[in-house]
Amino acid sequence: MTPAEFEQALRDKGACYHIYHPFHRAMYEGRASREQIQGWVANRFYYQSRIPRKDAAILANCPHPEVRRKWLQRLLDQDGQEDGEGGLEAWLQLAEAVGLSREEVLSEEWVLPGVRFAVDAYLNFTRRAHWLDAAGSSLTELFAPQIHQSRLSSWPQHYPWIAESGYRYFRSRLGQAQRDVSHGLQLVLEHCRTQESQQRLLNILQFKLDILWSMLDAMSMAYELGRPPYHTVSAERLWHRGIEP
Ligand SMILES: O=C(O)c1cc(C(=O)O)c2c(n1)C(=O)C(=O)c1cc(C(=O)O)[nH]c1-2
Repeated sequence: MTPAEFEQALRDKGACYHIYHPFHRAMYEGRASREQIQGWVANRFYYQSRIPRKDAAILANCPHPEVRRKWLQRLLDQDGQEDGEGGLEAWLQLAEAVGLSREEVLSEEWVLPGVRFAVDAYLNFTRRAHWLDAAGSSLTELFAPQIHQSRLSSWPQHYPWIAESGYRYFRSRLGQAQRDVSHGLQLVLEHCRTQESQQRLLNILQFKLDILWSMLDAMSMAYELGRPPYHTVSAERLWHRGIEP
């Protein structure tokens, strides 16, 4: 494929983006309960918290200073320059805006095993993969501005109980995601010139789409169907809290 055709093939993968998952649809169509929104926010914090760690893994594996210099910005976007700044802090403010405490989100007690396994698969992939493959896996961000905008456009009207301070994260990502995407796209369009490398990258993008979709499948089971893990034996959150090395 020419670079333009390859870019189009990558963009076509947007058909599988999690914006089309029924759990997401329910959220922006105003059909989500308070507990469903809280569950999503608390579980998604686990994804957010692993983003700077996967970007650090990409930096660690990348031998090119000019790529690292630009990629570094992603870490700072999430971690901020100081305490109280950055995307992770903004997500914690979203958590508070939907009625969760920081402590319960940080404790990861809400994080469903299926969500944890999906997110861990992403982080572990980026640790082991060639830096370009790992960088390519971030390209679901091609489709992210639309999803952040869909929340900004619909949530305030459907969920007036969510405090306005919660929306800062989505707003800040609109511009940041565009910038990340133009850098990520430039890298893959420059380096993937053969059919084999292009197909490989399309498969990697599908892997990442699978991760995002699978996270929402786990949340659907728990918060839509009322079938969280072990529901047949206990109403408590019995699942493990993660095993850090
Ligand atoms: O809210 C979303 O639906 C959504 C999706 C994605 C994505 O497509 O991976 C990211 C984000 N948000 C996001 O906020 C973010 O910082 C981010 C970084 C990355 C990445 O893979 O490097 N994806 C995403």
